[in-house]
Amino acid sequence: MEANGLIEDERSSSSSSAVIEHKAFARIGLVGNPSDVYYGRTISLNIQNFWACVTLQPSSDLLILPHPTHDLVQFNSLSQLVNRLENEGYYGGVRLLMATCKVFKNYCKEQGIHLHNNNFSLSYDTNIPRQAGLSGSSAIVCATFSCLLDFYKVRDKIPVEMRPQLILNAEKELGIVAGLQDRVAQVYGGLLYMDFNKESMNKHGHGIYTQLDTSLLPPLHLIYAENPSDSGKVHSAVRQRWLDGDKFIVSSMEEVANLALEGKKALLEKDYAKLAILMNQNFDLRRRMFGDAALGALNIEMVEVARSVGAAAKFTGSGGAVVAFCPDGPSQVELLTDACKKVGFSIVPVKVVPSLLNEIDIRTLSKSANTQA
Ligand SMILES: Nc1ncnc2c1ncn2[C@@H]1O[C@H](COP(=O)(O)OP(=O)(O)O)[C@@H](O)[C@H]1O
Ligand SMILES: O=C(O)[C@H]1O[C@H](OP(=O)(O)O)[C@H](O)[C@@H](O)[C@@H]1O
Ligand SMILES: [Mg+2]
Repeated sequence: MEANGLIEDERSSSSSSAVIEHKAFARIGLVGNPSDVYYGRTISLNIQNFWACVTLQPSSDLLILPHPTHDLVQFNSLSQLVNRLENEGYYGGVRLLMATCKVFKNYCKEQGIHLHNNNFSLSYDTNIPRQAGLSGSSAIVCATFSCLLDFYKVRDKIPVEMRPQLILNAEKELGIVAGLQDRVAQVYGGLLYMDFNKESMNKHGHGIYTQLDTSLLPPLHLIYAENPSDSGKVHSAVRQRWLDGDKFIVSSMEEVANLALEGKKALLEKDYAKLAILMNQNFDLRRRMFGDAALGALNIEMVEVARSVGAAAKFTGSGGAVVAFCPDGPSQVELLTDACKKVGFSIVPVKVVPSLLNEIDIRTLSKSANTQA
């Protein structure tokens, strides 16, 4: 999978050629996550550094093809099998492809959207570090969803703002606790401010999504480590406390949501000193709510290494990767790079994906759900 020409591939892949291929990119929660799971607000960006790719090929039977490494079922030994399960869990991407097909079919049925009866095979590949809080799971779902939109030629019938919820429903179907920010960033591309206020969510089934100019962003860095963690598991205890009305969780989540509101202002004003403060506050609030055991020692260390050189740092998602910002510029980036290398963390400069919406997608957008800043 080559990084060059990615965006062109993504835009041209909806042609009527027999094989349909779609990419969906990793995302970084910049400020406000995980309040997206709780009627909050977030600012997120879609990044070119990593992506999942799904291929749909017309076929006589409907086939979901397991990935040769991510859905491993053949092992050298019992120890290899156990080692694999202990490090990566039982599941690969097959269940995500299947759940996407189910959610897509049921939604079309509910909406009276006609689907032809031809069959297809689906396969996937991904270079998004596994379960690293970079939305590897929803990238697979999102790319699958895009393939189905084009195979059935219904892109014009499913509004863009509804798609993130459908993509989320595929993971809910599997019992994974997750929020909308990943899917919004992956459907729209670019940099987005998202407001998931209860009124809009209940009334329309989606939030209000504002595409921000990606040039507002300062240079950012992504730090990650081989350390898969199950985002569903990380979230479930806090989610339960929130559902139970736990005052500390409810008010902390509101505080996190407010950081995104302030973050939008800071970005629009290019007030990066403020942005750095907000990113740090975001992580500190997450740490207080989730506790160190749930966050994981290695994940906390990634933030601490970044902070040791004065960079602002927070999780991109539920854990596994960190987004860092060096307010002092290139010399601080150098210090950060050295500090990461010393402890074995990977670090790369963030490359933002521009908006991914094509003309058909844009025509489906409703004014109330989308604004331009
Ligand atoms: N790289 C991957 N390859 C295959 N399946 C994956 C991958 N990453 C995630 N999944 C699937 O998605 C589920 C949820 O992953 P999640 O913990 O949300 O990771 P992420 O932070 O990458 O979104 C996993 O249990 C697994 O079934
Ligand atoms: O905790 C978070 O910030 C996010 O966790 C999940 O993303 P993941 O990439 O799987 O860690 C979740 O889906 C998001 O909605 C949360 O904001
Ligand atoms: Mg996920």
